[in-house]
Amino acid sequence: MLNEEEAIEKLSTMIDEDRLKHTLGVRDTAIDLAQKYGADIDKAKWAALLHDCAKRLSNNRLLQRADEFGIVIDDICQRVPTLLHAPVGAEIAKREFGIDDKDILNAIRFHTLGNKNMTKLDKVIFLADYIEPNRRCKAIDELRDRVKGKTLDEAVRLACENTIKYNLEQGRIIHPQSIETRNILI
Ligand SMILES: Nc1ncnc2c1ncn2[C@@H]1O[C@H](COP(=O)(O)OP(=O)(O)O)[C@@H](O)[C@H]1O
Repeated sequence: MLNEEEAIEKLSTMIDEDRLKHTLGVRDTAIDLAQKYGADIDKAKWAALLHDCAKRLSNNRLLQRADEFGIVIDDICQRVPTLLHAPVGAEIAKREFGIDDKDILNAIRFHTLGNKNMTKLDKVIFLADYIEPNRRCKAIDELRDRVKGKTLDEAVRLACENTIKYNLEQGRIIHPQSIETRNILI
């Protein structure tokens, strides 16, 4: 397995500068949230560092790699292949970064859509991806305030609802898994 510095070095050849900045923001936020809510700090750090490692791959390449890795490509992911950057990223973390911890790999796998059985670590990464400080827009700035003092489940639900609302407003397809994630948190 690579050390953190080596992993960041390798990552910088796979994603652009802005994405790397976002990734380091997610790492720092995930470490804080793991401390606050009692998740494994080292696992949070690694899941955060690698969560977007497949983000630069084109739609075609994501579909190809998902197929190669035996990932089930449902109808929605077929239409919105960018969603595959999460499960494909988990496989790349395993195969190219030597991560074999299932908790870390699952947190990467579920960071965009969540699921009905999220662990504390999954939730920390899901939330950190949404609220890390380099993401600047009104809805996220407001959400950062709203999640203060909330339980982890409430905070994740709010982040999930914001993502669903945003995609609705943009006239995009909504993956039902994010609705399931949201419903289970009510
Ligand atoms: N629930 C969803 N249903 C459909 N598309 C989604 C959903 N959530 C996110 N997306 C889309 O998938 C892409 C990646 O989402 P995300 O991982 O949140 O990206 P980023 O972290 O770069 O903002 C975006 O284009 C987003 O609009």
